[in-house]
Amino acid sequence: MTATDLSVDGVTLTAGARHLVRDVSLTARPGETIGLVGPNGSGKSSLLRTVYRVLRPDSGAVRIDGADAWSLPVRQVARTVAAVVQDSGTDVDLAVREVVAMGRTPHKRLLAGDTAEDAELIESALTAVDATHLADRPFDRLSGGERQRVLIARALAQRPSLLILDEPTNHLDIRHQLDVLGTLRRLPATVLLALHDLNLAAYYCDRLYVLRDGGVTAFGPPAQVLTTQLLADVYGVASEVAVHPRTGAPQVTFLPGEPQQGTRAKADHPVG
Ligand SMILES: Nc1ncnc2c1ncn2[C@@H]1O[C@H](COP(=O)(O)OP(=O)(O)OP(=O)(O)O)[C@@H](O)[C@H]1O
Repeated sequence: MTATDLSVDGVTLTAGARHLVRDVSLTARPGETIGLVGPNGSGKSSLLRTVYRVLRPDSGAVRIDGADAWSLPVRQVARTVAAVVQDSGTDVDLAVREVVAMGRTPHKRLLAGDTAEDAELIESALTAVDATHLADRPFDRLSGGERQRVLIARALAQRPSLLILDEPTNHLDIRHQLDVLGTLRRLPATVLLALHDLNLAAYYCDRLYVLRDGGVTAFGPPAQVLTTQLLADVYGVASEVAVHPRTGAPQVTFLPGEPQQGTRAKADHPVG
């Protein structure tokens, strides 16, 4: 598994008169884990869709190792990029192991069977998400969190060099949230993921991009980006941010009530 250099250059995406993504630029260097955070409707999923080639940007470019992602052959993209998106593939009539095996498809010739290497990658992907005990169960009868883990296993089995995940910890209990994010962090691949939990984002991501109204309002290492001021401004919440003495990562404590006056300035926070 190698890692991709991803660059999103001035991407704008519209639906009718509506701007879903506004002039967003973002970079993910090989092996980095990059978090997209921001309120509901701020454009995280829409931006991810332009990267894994579901929605073509109206302007700007998505580059994978310098090449325009939208001009690359479909098969090449399928081998390079894996995506775990929200509520995907929920009505397939397959056993869990077969769903995970689908991750190997882009690497195989038409109708070729699984090789010993495929079988090994499938088993290790199942192990990575604690789903070996589910392997023979019908996928469509799993719980929400079990399904989410299996879809992550399918993406891992693909051995992508760029992994895109939209809220991968959705439905997962805290043990599995920590395990999955730890696994993603250790992958040699470049990882771009949308996350709502700012403390998990702070701990597991190398850098964060904060979206608001479709645009990037701040980006940089979590310790620079996650400030009381930014959280008041972007989310309208009161908070305290401290460096955790054991992890060294910023830790946000949300406080009841409105942010204090003066902490809801409208300024952007491009820390870079
Ligand atoms: N196809 C579409 N047509 C029109 N508007 C859309 C379309 N898809 C998304 N939107 C709108 O674009 C905005 C951005 O949506 P998006 O799903 O990208 O946000 P998000 O940051 O992922 O939100 P969430 O945190 O709720 O998952 C929202 O206001 C949404 O209603």
